[in-house]
Amino acid sequence: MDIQDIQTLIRDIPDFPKPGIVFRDITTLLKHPEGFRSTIDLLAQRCGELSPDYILGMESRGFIFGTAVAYQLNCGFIPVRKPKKLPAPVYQQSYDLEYGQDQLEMHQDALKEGDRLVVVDDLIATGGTAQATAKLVEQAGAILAGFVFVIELEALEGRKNLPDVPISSLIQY
Ligand SMILES: O=P(O)(O)OC[C@H]1O[C@H](OP(=O)(O)OP(=O)(O)O)[C@H](O)[C@@H]1O
Ligand SMILES: Nc1ncnc2[nH]cnc12
Repeated sequence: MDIQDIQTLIRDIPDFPKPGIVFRDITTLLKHPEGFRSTIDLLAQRCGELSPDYILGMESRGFIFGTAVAYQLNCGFIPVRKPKKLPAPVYQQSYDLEYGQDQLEMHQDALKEGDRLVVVDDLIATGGTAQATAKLVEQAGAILAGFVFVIELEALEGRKNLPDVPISSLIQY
């Protein structure tokens, strides 16, 4: 499937989780075998160009795409999680969402200085989640090679909040 076909599998839900937000629902894409496979193939191709040792994915939708990409590229996967889920010492970052506020954590020993990684998530809106993740990577002293998203909400200009590395999205709204 090409990107146009993949886009038809994403469902729009108006006024979720708050009035005025159009929620781009990827569950309808995930349940479509060919659509899901093609999405992972495209993400993996873009990530592979950045030669990562690791894929980083953010809880929870970032885990769905990030782990599949890591498997395909034979990379390790590092989970960035919501608060109080990780058992060993963590780095922490607070951030604002399109519809709220939250915190992200990553194990302090997940990455070492010089490790090269790509961040994968389903969607960039304000960029708050991805920006917080970049700060966690910076805390660890690792090399952030780039970001690859399935969906980008261009009107929110999230990429303006990210460091100066390659940023790629398959589908733009
Ligand atoms: O660019 P931003 O404004 O930060 O928004 C994008 C983030 O919002 C969603 O996650 P959410 O926090 O809703 O969590 P979920 O993956 O557990 O649904 C989405 O999966 C991204 O991670
Ligand atoms: N509009 C949106 N649709 C789906 N996930 C989101 N995460 C942040 N904004 C979103």
